[in-house]
Amino acid sequence: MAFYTYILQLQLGGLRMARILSYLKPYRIAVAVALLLMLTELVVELIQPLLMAKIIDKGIMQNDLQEVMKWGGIMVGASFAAFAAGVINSFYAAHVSQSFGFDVRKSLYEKVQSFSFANFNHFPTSSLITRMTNDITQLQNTVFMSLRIMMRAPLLIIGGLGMAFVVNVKLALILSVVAPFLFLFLFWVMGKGGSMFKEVQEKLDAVNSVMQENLSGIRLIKAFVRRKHEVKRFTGTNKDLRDGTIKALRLMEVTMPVLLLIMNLCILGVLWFGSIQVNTEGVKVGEVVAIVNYATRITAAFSIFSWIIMAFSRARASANRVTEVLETEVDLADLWDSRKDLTVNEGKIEFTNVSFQYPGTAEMVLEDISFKINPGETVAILGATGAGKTSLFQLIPRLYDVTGGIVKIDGHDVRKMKMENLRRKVGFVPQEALLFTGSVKENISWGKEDATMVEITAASVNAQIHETIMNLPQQYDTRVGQKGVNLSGGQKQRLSIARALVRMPKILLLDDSTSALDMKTEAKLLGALKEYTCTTLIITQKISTAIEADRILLLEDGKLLAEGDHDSLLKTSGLYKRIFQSQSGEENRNYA
Ligand SMILES: Nc1ncnc2c1ncn2[C@@H]1O[C@H](COP(=O)(O)OP(=O)(O)OP(=O)(O)O)[C@@H](O)[C@H]1O
Repeated sequence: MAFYTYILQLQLGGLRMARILSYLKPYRIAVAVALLLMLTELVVELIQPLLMAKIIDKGIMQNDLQEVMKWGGIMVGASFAAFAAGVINSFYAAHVSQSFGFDVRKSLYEKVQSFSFANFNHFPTSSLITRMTNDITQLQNTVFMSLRIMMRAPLLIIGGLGMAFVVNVKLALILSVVAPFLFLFLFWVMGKGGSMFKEVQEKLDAVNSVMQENLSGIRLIKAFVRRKHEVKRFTGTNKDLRDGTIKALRLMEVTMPVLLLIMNLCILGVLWFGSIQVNTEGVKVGEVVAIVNYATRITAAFSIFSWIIMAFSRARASANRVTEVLETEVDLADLWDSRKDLTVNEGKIEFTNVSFQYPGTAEMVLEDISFKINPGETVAILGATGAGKTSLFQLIPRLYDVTGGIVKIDGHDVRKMKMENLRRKVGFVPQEALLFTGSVKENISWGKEDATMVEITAASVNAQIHETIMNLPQQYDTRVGQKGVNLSGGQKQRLSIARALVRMPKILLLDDSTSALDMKTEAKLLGALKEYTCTTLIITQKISTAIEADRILLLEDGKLLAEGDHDSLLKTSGLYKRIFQSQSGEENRNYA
């Protein structure tokens, strides 16, 4: 097993691969059995020409049928043993490679689940999908192939050379001069192929990325009649992938003919010298036949080896891409002290001189923000688009860490709280209502796994979606299509509010989540929220929503411009007054 992983490591490019190969550890017994069976096949393959030489020299040349039968019988028996070993080996190789793939995929998935938003910025979704599917499949295939034939091919070459020496030293020398050069040539090809296949996988990422954007934006593409443009964009990346793959394969394709040419010249040499030796030095014909047979088998082994090299070049690129994800440090590490199991009990929020910029960007999106929100208070955050409202929200459940200052919940720095404890008590309704494939009930109970039907119904009633659900064909069991395609924007918003309410949060964050609701439904919803003993923050661009809140925070260009209730802001903030006037004017016009 250790030898096997060592060989694989060498092939896959050094110790860095140890991490990926450690996934084979639980299957070491199966790996050992597979290797043993592979060696059985190899031994049979190596003694076949020797047996053939015996049949010729001891049987056919001496006209002794009994000898032919004896050696022929041994040959058939050995072939059956090799056949059985091959079948069982395939079974073990499939079991090990599939289990290995399953484990790596699981680890990768778990790692990605722990990623912060900043980590996601580094790895685009499409690239993560390629890594989790195509790259792991490449590795899986390589493990399978390596258990079936990887060691067989090089061992067959070395063993074949050894056996040739046993048969006839002079003729074997011809083979042994050529073989090392071919080995070196193949390792050179592997080195070159590795970087080419890395590019191929990156091009595959690009194809997946365009396809993903395309499929999720298909309605928009149709509405804007952008089909031709999108087809052109896709064709461009697809062509890149094709050209890159052809370039990489071309290197591999010339490898095989070069190998065959050299080996065939070698066989010609053996035949030529062999015929001279038969005539002058009394070498037996069977010996020459055996050497030619070994040379043919070595040639076949070299051809297989060149294919293996190609697969390894590809797998090496994939292994690097997979380990890159596995070795990524999650930058939102838990700093909590396990002795102090801090959690959210009241829902008091406190920002002190908070500034924030997105990782990897230069611009501050929040600057020196300070405010306090008492438990149970409802606060509206009002501001123009791009003012930093969503960014501010994301700091509360610690989706990002502050750049400066401190965010406290119930008096504790969020960075010192166990992330899970913090997020469990926060109901977050994002700007874009995202639903999952499944029933309405499942989508709501996604917020609380063990939610009872009573809790689900209560959350739906308060989110003003219960009546709508009851009018659906199978009520709570109605299936929601992918991303909620069969629901209206407002229905999706209310379902995601119900999903947040069902967990009875201590802090409720609504990010423009009522934008698609009419004023009457919105007023009812805001009224129902008063039933909950939680601190509620509502991002909105509508004054009518803000008026309902206990307090309003007015944000502009990442700064907290003013704070107070509707009446006081009308007196103290010129901007607030202007927004109010413009919106009430609009509403008057709309409702005139
Ligand atoms: N992931 C991100 N990476 C880098 N910059 C970002 C990211 N998300 C938002 N920004 C930038 O941060 C600034 C504030 O964005 P934010 O989404 O907080 O505004 P907002 O007030 O919620 O706007 P809207 O009302 O349109 O949702 C914007 O200038 C935006 O370009």
